[in-house]
Amino acid sequence: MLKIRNLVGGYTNTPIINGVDFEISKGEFFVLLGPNGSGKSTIFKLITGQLPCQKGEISINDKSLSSFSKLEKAKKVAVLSQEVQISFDYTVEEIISLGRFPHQKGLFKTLSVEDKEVIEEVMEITKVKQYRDTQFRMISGGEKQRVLLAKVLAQQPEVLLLDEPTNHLDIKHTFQMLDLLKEWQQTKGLTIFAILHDLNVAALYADRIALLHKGSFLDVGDVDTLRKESQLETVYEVKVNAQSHPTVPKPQLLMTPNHSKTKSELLNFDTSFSITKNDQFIHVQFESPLRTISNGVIGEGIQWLKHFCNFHVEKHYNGSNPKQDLQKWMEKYEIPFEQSVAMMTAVRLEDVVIVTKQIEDIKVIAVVTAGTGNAVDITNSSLSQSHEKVGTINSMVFIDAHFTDGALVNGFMSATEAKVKALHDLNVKDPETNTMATSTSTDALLLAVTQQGKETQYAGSGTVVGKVIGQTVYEATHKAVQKYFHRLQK
Ligand SMILES: Nc1ncnc2c1ncn2[C@@H]1O[C@H](COP(=O)(O)OP(=O)(O)OP(=O)(O)O)[C@@H](O)[C@H]1O
Repeated sequence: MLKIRNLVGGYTNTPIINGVDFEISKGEFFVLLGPNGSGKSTIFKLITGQLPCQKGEISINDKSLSSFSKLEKAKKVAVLSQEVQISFDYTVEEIISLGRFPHQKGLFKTLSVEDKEVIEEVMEITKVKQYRDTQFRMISGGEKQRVLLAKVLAQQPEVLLLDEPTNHLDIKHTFQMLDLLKEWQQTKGLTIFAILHDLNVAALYADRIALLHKGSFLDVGDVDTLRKESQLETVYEVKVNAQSHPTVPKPQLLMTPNHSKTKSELLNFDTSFSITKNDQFIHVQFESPLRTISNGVIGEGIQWLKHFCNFHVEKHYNGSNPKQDLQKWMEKYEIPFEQSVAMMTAVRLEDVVIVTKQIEDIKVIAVVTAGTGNAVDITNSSLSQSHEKVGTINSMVFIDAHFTDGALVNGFMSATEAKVKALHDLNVKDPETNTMATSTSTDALLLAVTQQGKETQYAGSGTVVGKVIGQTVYEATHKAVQKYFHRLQK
């Protein structure tokens, strides 16, 4: 559709753009990325004709752009650039109507019924109808941006060239504008070439991106190109961490600031937390957030969290929305649930077991409540739904170390293996099958790590840290299950 071959150009004899090649297919959303001064606007101006090309060829459907008449070009290509100057006192509707100019026929160009319909449609979708009779100069920067988008959409182009179209827009209007463009791309086959600054926004909307570095393309590809951290670090000179969006299968980038923790900010593990214990809840609170992995009802996944709670529920608790219940209870006790992991148990909280262990310089604390009324052999195929008994094992494991996310997963496995061993040694059985239990049906586990000291990449059973986790969790689980057995006998 839009083909750029060997584009060379700039402002003087020394070119800024040094031979750029790319092709955008019909209906594709292509985004140009690059740091300040890399040449994005210069490429844009060379394509739109604001700057003459020193070399190269720009064509649409294999026809050179320079061979199009001005009117023909305006029917094919619409441009929304940074440098729009509206000097007259036009109303919003008049500005948008200008977009219909290339489509108007006859000597005295007047708006046809079709023109008016298109203008109404674009005003509707860009949500500017309410300002239709307002002078353009009287509306805000963001509103102006939406009006100018309405104008280029009214042009009904095949190709849309956009230079930072979301400049001036707040988050809501940025997403609204890009959703709208995406919809036109998908329903009307609109081809889009856009300069965007925000890498994360680009990752969510672009079909392909090009990364511009000092006037040349360093890489072109789908949005997963943005997962190449070292490439981004070279271009932007910031530390980048590529992650995945939690609900959309697209990369998202996290930037790490250069400033690191000062010595005074380092946590003294032994004195950095407090534990509140009563009949209703156990609450472990740290001074600073810990890197946490958990399957808690609240605070699931991998996050940085400060509060770790285990709430007592009645034996027959069968809430339809445990998350909501927990939030309610936490609000009551003024524990911020957005910064917490929260689990629930019917086990008596006074039977909690806390075990601390240190091997070499790695310190681990395990806080475990246990009941085995719902003990299950995971290899047993029957799916019993009975939760009538007091029986769940909730484990909180705090570690003074520095784990990668992989080590967190390793540590989660190590803690689970240790729990299974404790159940085995205590001869806990699945009542349905009378075989060895591997867990209870509703166990919860969290691992929270201070992220201090040397980085640990593995925390499995073959490592010292894995062993400390294993031994601490084993001892705490073993004692907690024994306490549960003693209570049953009372
Ligand atoms: N009008 C101009 N005259 C001379 N040089 C210019 C002009 N405009 C830009 N340049 C130079 O061209 C280079 C590329 O600038 P350009 O505006 O294309 O970068 P950009 O990637 O769009 O940057 P930004 O993200 O800051 O908008 C820069 O070194 C800049 O100083």
